[in-house]
Amino acid sequence: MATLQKLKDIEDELQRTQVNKATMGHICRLKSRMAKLKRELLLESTRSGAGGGGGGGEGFDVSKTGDARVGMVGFPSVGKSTLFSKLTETESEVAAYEFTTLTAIPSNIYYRGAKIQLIDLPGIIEGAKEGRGRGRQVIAVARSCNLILIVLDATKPAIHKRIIEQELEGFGIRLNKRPPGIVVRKRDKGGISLTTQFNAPPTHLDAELCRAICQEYRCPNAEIVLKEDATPDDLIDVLERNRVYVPALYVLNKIDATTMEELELYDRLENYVPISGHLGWNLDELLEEVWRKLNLIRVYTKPKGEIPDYAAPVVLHNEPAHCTVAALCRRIHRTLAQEMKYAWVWGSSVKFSPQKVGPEHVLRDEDVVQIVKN
Ligand SMILES: Nc1nc2c(ncn2[C@@H]2O[C@H](COP(=O)(O)OP(=O)(O)OP(=O)(O)O)[C@@H](O)[C@H]2O)c(=O)[nH]1
Ligand SMILES: [K+]
Ligand SMILES: [Mg+2]
Repeated sequence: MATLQKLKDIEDELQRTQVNKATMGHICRLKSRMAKLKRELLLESTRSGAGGGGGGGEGFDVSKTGDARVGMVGFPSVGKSTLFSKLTETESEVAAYEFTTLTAIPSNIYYRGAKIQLIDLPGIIEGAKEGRGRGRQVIAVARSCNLILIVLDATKPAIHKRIIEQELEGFGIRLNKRPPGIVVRKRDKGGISLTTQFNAPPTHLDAELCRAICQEYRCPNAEIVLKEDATPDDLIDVLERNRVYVPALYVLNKIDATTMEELELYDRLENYVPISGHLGWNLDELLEEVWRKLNLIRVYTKPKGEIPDYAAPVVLHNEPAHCTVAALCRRIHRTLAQEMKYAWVWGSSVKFSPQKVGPEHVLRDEDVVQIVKN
């Protein structure tokens, strides 16, 4: 575990280093080195398919099915399997002792015509990303999800939330964040230049700090463009390139076993859904929030002269590249996009219903589409 020791040494040095203008360059270099070591750890664990250090066993082999994938991450015995068994047709073993669930268990939620894959996972503990328990395998599955449910036990200390977040972040997962607005254009000469595209001087980065960080990435020449007031950590994320940006919901379970006063503390927090998996409390709201966070749209196809099948929507991700008419065609059949002449669309994405549109037209939730072929 040489990598782990190096990581620990740098963490200690960072702790000792005072933060001021004179030390910022050094701090940025240390942070870059930490990011690199964490990447090596990640590689070690995926290569061995397992825990590298502790844990052991195979990586979880779960194939992706359905329109989106949702994973449940949390400490042991917070009630993941109880909730999983309530939401899906699959029973996952529930027990009062920790580490009841030992592997990844997939099943489906059918919601608003979409098929959503839900994965029950073993509990993780602090140090999971360094190989304790099945942590790395769990986090590797979490990386592949369209949404992570961070399941918390309302009767346990609130600090658990932060520990789980740190485990996921240490593995390159960024929760409820967009990729930083930074463009790095590598070039052959000219050193590091920094320009900004927002109307204020940058407060976290300057050319000097960018140079220090880029040096760690063996990138002496680059044009860096800041589209927002980004931090050194943001720049490191961009240079690391292996970050995944995943939405997350904090599912506060076992609210049946806590007091109203305690619950009120959570009421104002963003992305929190209080539930009782055991008693089935508030699961409707949880599903609604899952749907909202997944950011999916339903599109109904309509054969000529027939009514659309409202029970069987095509579900698309609501991102510009994934919800066009062309993207819809590709989902229906491999060659349909080439064969399409134009499409008729009914619904909120068009001014007139129906309206004739081309392949680049962006669809909205509950649109009806009729594809006209050549
Ligand atoms: N009071 C209360 N207890 C619950 C609730 N949900 C689960 N439990 C209990 O919590 C214990 C652990 O539940 P599990 O569903 O096995 O928890 P888990 O997170 O899957 O646990 P591991 O697989 O071991 O990580 C069991 O005794 C459950 O009956 C709940 O909403 N309220
Ligand atoms: K358990
Ligand atoms: Mg379980």
